Amino acid sequence: MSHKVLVYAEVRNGKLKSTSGETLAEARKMMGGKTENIHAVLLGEGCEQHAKTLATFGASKIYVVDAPETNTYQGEPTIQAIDQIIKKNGYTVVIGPGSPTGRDFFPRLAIRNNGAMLTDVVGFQLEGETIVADIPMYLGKCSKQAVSNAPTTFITLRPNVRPSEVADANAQPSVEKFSCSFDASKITAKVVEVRKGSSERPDLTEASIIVSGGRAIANKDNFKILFECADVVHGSVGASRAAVDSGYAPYDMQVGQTGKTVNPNLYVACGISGSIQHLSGMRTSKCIVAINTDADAPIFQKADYGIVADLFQAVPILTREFKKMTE
Ligand SMILES: Cc1cc2nc3c(=O)[nH]c(=O)nc-3n(C[C@H](O)[C@H](O)[C@H](O)COP(=O)(O)OP(=O)(O)OC[C@H]3O[C@@H](n4cnc5c(N)ncnc54)[C@H](O)[C@@H]3O)c2cc1C
Repeated sequence: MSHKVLVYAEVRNGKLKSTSGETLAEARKMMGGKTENIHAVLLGEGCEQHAKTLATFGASKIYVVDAPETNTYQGEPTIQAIDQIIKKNGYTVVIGPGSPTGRDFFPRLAIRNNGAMLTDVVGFQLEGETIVADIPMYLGKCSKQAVSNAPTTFITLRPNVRPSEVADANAQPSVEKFSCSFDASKITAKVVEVRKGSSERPDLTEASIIVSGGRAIANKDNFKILFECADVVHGSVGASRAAVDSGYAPYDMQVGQTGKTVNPNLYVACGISGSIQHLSGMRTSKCIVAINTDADAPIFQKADYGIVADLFQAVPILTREFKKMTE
């Protein structure tokens, strides 16, 4: 038996989420670089516009479910649509993002298919036909390997732990329009509204530059200097759990094991010591800059550039330099 893979490509507010490239890259790695048995599914009216991008990421066929029932995320219609595609085409592996959406519907989809569910996975590969997934445990201090030989395995890949890579920039999409028959009697819950967070800044999980503050920020108002710095470069602002627990920043800014996992091009850690729980949420950042008064702070072992300084002096200088670069 050789595996047949279906990737759920998440679209939100008409935009393709970056997790689509990540999940397709990991699927390609599992399939030894071969793409003929890697397909993807897009849901919602007008979603076909993203087919070309998915093709470049290595999806050799893209199902387009252009149905109004799936415009905003709705659990049951999403499950019904993907379930019908799986059953009609015999997929053995179904992969999606470990985003709030993926975490919501993948387990239910797995149950409906009597499949195995591997959640919060950071990587997976094949040993023979067996799927072997790496799953972090004990706050990232160690990881376990979970194996599945089930006829259908469902996997949610943690966002931002692996880069998305273009497989073929010139790939042309092969699109199959898929018409679903929705069973309205099973749709017992409906999402009526999705409220965006108050911030106009990019979502932390999608931001390419993040300036984060820790306990050393000392109060809510002092976060202002981080916002000023991030705004110059259209970045976002994150926080350590100590800063969140102290009430300096809201929980949706928390980076780390029990917060968000981020993967920006630049992560500036200001007054953050570098605990294992914080590092597990940002260690894949392409470039890490740490500002800390303590030259022995653990964050410096992970940082590409370290600045031993008071953040209240260093951050305004950084902001000024960013301004010069963008003027
Ligand atoms: C189950 C569990 C889950 C957790 N999940 C998370 C998580 O998701 N995210 C997370 O961040 N933490 C998490 N933690 C907490 C984590 O263990 C640390 O306590 C936390 O990350 C520390 O935050 P901090 O670095 O801001 O504070 P501290 O460790 O107190 O570090 C403050 C740093 O600021 C420096 N400093 C002081 N003054 C200045 C100044 N003026 N300028 C520059 N530097 C200065 C100090 O030298 C120090 O290094 C978790 C813990 C547990 C037990």
